[in-house]
Amino acid sequence: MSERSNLFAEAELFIKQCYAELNLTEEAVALRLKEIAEQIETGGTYSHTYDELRHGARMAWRNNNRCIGRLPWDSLHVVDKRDASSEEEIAAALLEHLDYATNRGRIRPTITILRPEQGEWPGARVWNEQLIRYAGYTREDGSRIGDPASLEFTRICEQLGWQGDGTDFDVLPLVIQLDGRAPKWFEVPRERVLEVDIRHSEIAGFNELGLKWYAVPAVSNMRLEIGGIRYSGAPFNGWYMGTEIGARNLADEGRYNLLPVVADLMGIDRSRRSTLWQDRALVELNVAVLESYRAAGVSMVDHHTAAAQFESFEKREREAGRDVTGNWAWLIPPMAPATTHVFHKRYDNTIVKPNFFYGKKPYA
Ligand code: HEM
Ligand SMILES: N/C(=N/c1cccc(CO[C@@H]2CCNC2)c1)c1cccs1
Repeated sequence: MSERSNLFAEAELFIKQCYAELNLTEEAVALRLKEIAEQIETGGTYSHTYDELRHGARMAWRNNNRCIGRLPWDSLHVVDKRDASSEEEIAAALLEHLDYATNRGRIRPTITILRPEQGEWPGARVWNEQLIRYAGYTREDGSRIGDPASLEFTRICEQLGWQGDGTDFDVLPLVIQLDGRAPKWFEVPRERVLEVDIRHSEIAGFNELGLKWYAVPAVSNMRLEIGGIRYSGAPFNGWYMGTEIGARNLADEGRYNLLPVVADLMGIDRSRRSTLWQDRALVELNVAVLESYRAAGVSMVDHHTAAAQFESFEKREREAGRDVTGNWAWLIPPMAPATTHVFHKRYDNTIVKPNFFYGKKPYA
């Protein structure tokens, strides 16, 4: 199949499903497909209407097998920034996205869609993995500062001229690349980054650890594909599930590695694995995360509630006559997975489009 006929085939599949879900008529489908065929014929591609873009982005969320948070898929706020034509304009749009999504803690799931790829033209890319992330450094003596997951990207930012303060919680700059040109970096003003101090009311010494995390998880390194159009710049945010922070970001040995620290504060014997000191520290760290976000009025879901909501999503999809696809290994939470219904059932991991995909890293 030629690239153009393949593109039309993808477009046809999308338009038929999208228009059916929006209760549009067969005539509307036929008319739109004729228009798209002409656009592809003359220009090699086609462009989505706003309604197609909005519903396509919502379908992509609904289709992602790894996401446990899909119940509110139909309320995703979609911002069309396909006409942003400079790195500065895109940086401003991303900061606007953060402000709108943050909403003083009552987080609003949002996606900002930038110019798509067009044939060989790469479109707009955000080099960050997430709009907000902490920098990572290694000192000369090999000891670590900040988030080790950010070591490579922090070095890229420094090569581009950015300079961090060298703390455990430096917010990385936005790095934006347009049409394959050299990337440009932009500082994220700290006043636009809502953060939560992580505190525990009962463990002496815990609050003095000075732990915190940011409110809004916004993934910026995935490609949104709708009807054959590849939006390689389409940052999207939701709210956190507590375990992402408490059981991974702050807990993993290769991240902030805090389980030994918390266990020691709790006075738990760490000389034997069988004291389950890691498990006991894990629970208290996750309680601290959930309680801190709740006290701060910042949206967050615990993994039990998230699983229950996912079960509602499965039920609603069945009632809508759609099959739910899922990736079991990703859908089970990293803490107490067997306490959720997800653990005890199987999921069909078929990839359905529209969807989100990982592209190759724009650097490396
Ligand atoms: C509203 C609250 C949301 C919650 C609590 C949530 C929860 C999660 C969690 C826990 C993961 C696994 C992440 C990991 O283990 O690293 C995930 C994956 C994912 N979510 Fe959601 N999500 C939410 C909203 C969204 C939205 C708004 C989108 C897109 C519009 C989205 C798209 C995805 C995608 C594409 C993945 C897979 C990422 C990958 O492959 O690395 N989610 N979600
Ligand atoms: N809560 C979230 N968690 C994530 C969702 C998708 C991806 C990620 C980060 O994924 C990294 C790559 C694989 N694990 C860490 C985190 C959301 C981010 C954006 C919308 S909801």
